[in-house]
Amino acid sequence: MDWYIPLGFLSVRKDDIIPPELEIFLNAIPVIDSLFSRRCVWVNGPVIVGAGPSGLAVGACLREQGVPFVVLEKADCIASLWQKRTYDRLKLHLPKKFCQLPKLAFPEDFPEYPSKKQFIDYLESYAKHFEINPQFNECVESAKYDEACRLWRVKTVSTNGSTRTEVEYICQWLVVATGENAECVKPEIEGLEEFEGEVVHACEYKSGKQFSGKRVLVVGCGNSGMELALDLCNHNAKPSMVVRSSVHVLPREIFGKSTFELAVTMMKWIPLWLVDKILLILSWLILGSTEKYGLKRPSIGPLELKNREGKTPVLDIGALQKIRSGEIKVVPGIKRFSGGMVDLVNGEKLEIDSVVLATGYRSNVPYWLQETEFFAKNGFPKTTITNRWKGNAGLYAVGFTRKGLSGASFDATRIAQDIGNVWKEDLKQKKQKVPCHRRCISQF
Ligand SMILES: Cc1cc2nc3c(=O)[nH]c(=O)nc-3n(C[C@H](O)[C@H](O)[C@H](O)COP(=O)(O)OP(=O)(O)OC[C@H]3O[C@@H](n4cnc5c(N)ncnc54)[C@H](O)[C@@H]3O)c2cc1C
Ligand SMILES: NC(=O)C1=CN([C@@H]2O[C@H](COP(=O)(O)OP(=O)(O)OC[C@H]3O[C@@H](n4cnc5c(N)ncnc54)[C@H](OP(=O)(O)O)[C@@H]3O)[C@@H](O)[C@H]2O)C=CC1
Ligand SMILES: O=C(O)C(=O)Cc1c[nH]c2ccccc12
Repeated sequence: MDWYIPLGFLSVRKDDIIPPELEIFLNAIPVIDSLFSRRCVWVNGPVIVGAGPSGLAVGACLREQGVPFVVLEKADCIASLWQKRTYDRLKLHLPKKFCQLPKLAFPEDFPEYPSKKQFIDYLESYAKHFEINPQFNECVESAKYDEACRLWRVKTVSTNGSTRTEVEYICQWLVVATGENAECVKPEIEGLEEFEGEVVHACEYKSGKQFSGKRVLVVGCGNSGMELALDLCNHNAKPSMVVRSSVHVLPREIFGKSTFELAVTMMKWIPLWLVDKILLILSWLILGSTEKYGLKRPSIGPLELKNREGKTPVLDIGALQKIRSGEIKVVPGIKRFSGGMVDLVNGEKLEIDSVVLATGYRSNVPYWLQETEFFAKNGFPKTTITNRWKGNAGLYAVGFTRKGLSGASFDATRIAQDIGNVWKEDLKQKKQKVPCHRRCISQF
């Protein structure tokens, strides 16, 4: 039922003093709401949507600023991408110093590339340390800025067995932390629906164990496709990997130093195009030509491509060796699936048992955020905006600059500072005012 109290005309703001006659009406809201099982909750501080690394990082930085907040998370745990939608053998592929969140470093005994379990343990202790207690199982279904009362109205749905509860949160600031990987991309390919074998997306893949002895078509050759093909090999499956266009494969390390770190260091001194040239020369010296194995390189360099299109270069952790040895077969684009076969664009036909779609992810922001000035149609902040962490009217985005966890940490620090400044200014003014009336609606 889409029914709600039209708060708009009331113009209720965080620090407004509510006249007694209005308070009578407002106090009736929970009663009316309970009839329709919708609660209305005033949040003193920002609402953060998503309890992944980005949402937690903002929470931690806000804690330091003394700003209260509410985190809404649709899953039943923090970092659901890492806990529920990644494979067992996953490790961070950038060195740990680029992946830790603000204000709390990784434990000293962590290896250079922490495992998924170590990363999750760190995030759990991070949430505990900063006393971040998200509202779990609450999916944000819509968020809209109410011009009349100059507040955000965030509607969530939570289901507990057969009980469905709707809540509306009202707040001054909205922090979008739902991530670049919120939805799996499952392309429509002719015949795939009728394919007889198992079809899973990378986000459902846990281990190659269940594919042992099987011929598996891995669709996509990003970091997921490469690492899953390697995992399949390690479990005695027979993977073929679809490379429909091009890919930059870089060694994870160059002369024992992280390639990523080397790139970051070089970028401080020389232009991006030159860093790209150097990376490609060094990669060629270490890996040799990748083109002869069917891995054509894009015409633009790896970092420029990441910046322009968000396409992450592959940081090789062993798949290339398996490609060289023929254990991973590289195949071109798919024409169609038919029965237990796949027809490729070069006319070749392959018999396969299973398909793993390593075809990437997308943002889910367009499905729930009713806003078009800051966010583009693809669910990322518009690239024309200078500070891609700050929109209008108290809207913020964290973790959408395609710079991985270090980008999220950067955004989180800026966002908390920005909100903290307004918060402190408000507090100062409040101290000069008469005390507030009791809040009209449930308050966090
Ligand atoms: C397999 C994989 C490996 C990666 N490895 C690295 C790496 O090594 N280094 C690196 O820097 N980056 C890496 N990344 C990039 C990745 O983006 C970050 O690691 C990180 O998870 C991003 O954090 P986030 O909080 O922005 O998004 P997420 O981790 O996706 O968290 C978003 C949260 O929002 C919740 N949510 C979504 N929609 C709603 C809604 N409507 N209502 C309520 N809650 C919602 C989700 O359930 C989720 O818990 C990797 C990505 C993938 C897919
Ligand atoms: N160890 C780690 O830390 C890991 C990190 N990651 C990160 O997660 C993010 C997502 O990576 P990933 O899941 O690989 O997604 P990507 O978006 O990087 O790659 C998707 C791949 O799927 C291909 N593809 C998409 N649609 C089709 C289609 N219809 N037919 C054939 N091929 C198709 C794309 O080809 P095309 O280029 O032609 O569009 C591309 O090769 C990245 O940022 C990555 O770095 C992922 C795994 C491990
Ligand atoms: O792992 C990812 O998806 C990242 O986004 C991390 C990242 C940010 N910039 C990069 C450049 C090269 C390789 C990985 C990354």
